[in-house]
Amino acid sequence: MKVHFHGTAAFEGIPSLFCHCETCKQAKVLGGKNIRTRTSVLIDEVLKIDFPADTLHHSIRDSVDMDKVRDLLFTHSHSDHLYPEDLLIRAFGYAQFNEEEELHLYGHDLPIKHCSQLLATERHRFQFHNLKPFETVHTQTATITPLLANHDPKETCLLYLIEKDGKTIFYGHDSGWFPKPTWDWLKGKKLDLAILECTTGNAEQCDGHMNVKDTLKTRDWLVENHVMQAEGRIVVTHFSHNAHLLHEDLVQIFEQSGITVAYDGMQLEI
Ligand SMILES: Nc1ccn([C@@H]2O[C@H](COP(=O)(O)O)[C@@H](O)[C@H]2O)c(=O)n1
Repeated sequence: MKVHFHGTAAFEGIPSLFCHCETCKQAKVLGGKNIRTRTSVLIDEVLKIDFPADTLHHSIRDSVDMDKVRDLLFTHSHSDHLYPEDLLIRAFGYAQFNEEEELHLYGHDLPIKHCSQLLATERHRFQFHNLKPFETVHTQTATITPLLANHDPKETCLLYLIEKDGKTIFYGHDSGWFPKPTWDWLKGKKLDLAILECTTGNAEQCDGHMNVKDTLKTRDWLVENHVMQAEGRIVVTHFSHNAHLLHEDLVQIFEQSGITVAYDGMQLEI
């Protein structure tokens, strides 16, 4: 299975619009893996998680054929994860198509409501699917189970367990320490890859997100509960410029735990 990290930043991106913090200044000078756009991942070119406004940039930067994507999963409705206006680009009259295949959209009530309302007056090729936490769904490309995140009390934010071609991925941002039902549900599972977040770096305060301590504690929990082997593949993503950590700082923090720090454009095979 090919996992392609399109974007690896939190809401503001790095360097962030309007920001003159040292991290943003250094990221501009150093470039490369320090440049981070809003978080999204593409699996095997057909299953995409989240749809930020940076998707056009991702498709140009990495030569992604977005029309190959069959299933689009949303974690929640915040604008750095769902920019529904750009889905209009796939409606009739905007994109030119050779075929009539539908793109299936999956999320809880709010993202699906935003997308369906926006597209209601258009002729389009979308199908909408309302997900319920812990109810497994067979999509066109994978078997997915939405799990509860601890992120925004105003909506039901989701994490995902994704099973495809005999491999299992846990997709785990945006969330602070997971709600108990999610930990309970993960017990007994076997993961080939866990994608975790570390939005706030070394900050102590991290409501709705994880800091370095939480990310490492999550890794330990996964290993202690035999959900992952000690040498199992863990990738960390969704970084904020307000954590004030450049890519190499993050690599130093996580390399002794065997955790890979994602960067924009990174691809891995599991
Ligand atoms: N506990 C937190 C929460 C947020 N931030 C800042 O917000 C940005 C991301 O927020 P989202 O919840 O929209 O993903 C993040 O980049 C931080 O600047 C924070 O610092 N601490």
